[in-house]
Amino acid sequence: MISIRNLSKKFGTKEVLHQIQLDYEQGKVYGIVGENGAGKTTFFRCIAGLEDYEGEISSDLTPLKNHLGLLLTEPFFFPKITGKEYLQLLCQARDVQISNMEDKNVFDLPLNQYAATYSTGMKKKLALTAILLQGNEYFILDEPFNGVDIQSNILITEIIHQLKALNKTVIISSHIFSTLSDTCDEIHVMNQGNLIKSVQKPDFAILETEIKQMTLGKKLDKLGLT
Ligand SMILES: Nc1ncnc2c1ncn2[C@@H]1O[C@H](COP(=O)(O)OP(=O)(O)OP(=O)(O)O)[C@@H](O)[C@H]1O
Repeated sequence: MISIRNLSKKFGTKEVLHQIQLDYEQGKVYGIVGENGAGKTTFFRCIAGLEDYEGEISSDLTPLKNHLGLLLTEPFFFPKITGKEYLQLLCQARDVQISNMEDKNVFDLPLNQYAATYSTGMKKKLALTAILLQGNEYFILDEPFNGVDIQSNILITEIIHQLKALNKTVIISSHIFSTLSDTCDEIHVMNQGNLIKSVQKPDFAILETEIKQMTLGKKLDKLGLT
């Protein structure tokens, strides 16, 4: 369980997260949707301890950051570190021994190549592999499906199902609704730093329709396409 109470975050004078209250339970997959700039990544960075914030974030397993794998939208890699070395480094950080890294290379990445020279999708898959090998209990995946090929999308969906079966907690952001409805038990809607809605699986179709209506509205009329 991760409990979030009165979480607020400011950059300078600008408040980007406002009084967020949320419980993430073990063995559940949670989604978060919201427009660009709504605050999703900042929210994730606060949970992962990468930002300071007001309020409280607590977890059953402490310290939270030692049990949490965060997949960033655009993972960063130092130059001159191969994919294999990156995986080894992250595993060592958690005292996890992996004897044959090649066997764990589910995304068939070129592990002897420098990670910084990987394509966008390959970087994401390497970062995801690393947090999976670490054996984390909590996973935050910021747009995991974006920029990776169809085969990997299918694999990532299956990995999320398996993490749930293993009683892990998974939190995912995505701008593609179907990826969330395929994987999540509950979806939260973030709007300008506020969590405005929490929707359970049976009501996902209603939420999708609402989002479509909110998004499209009369916006297409503005273009005056003929
Ligand atoms: N380091 C920073 N300094 C100042 N403002 C920031 C910083 N990081 C994010 N912001 C601002 O915080 C707000 C929320 O940004 P955030 O990246 O969390 O949104 P998001 O919901 O993840 O967006 P997207 O869907 O585009 O990834 C935005 O207005 C952004 O400009």
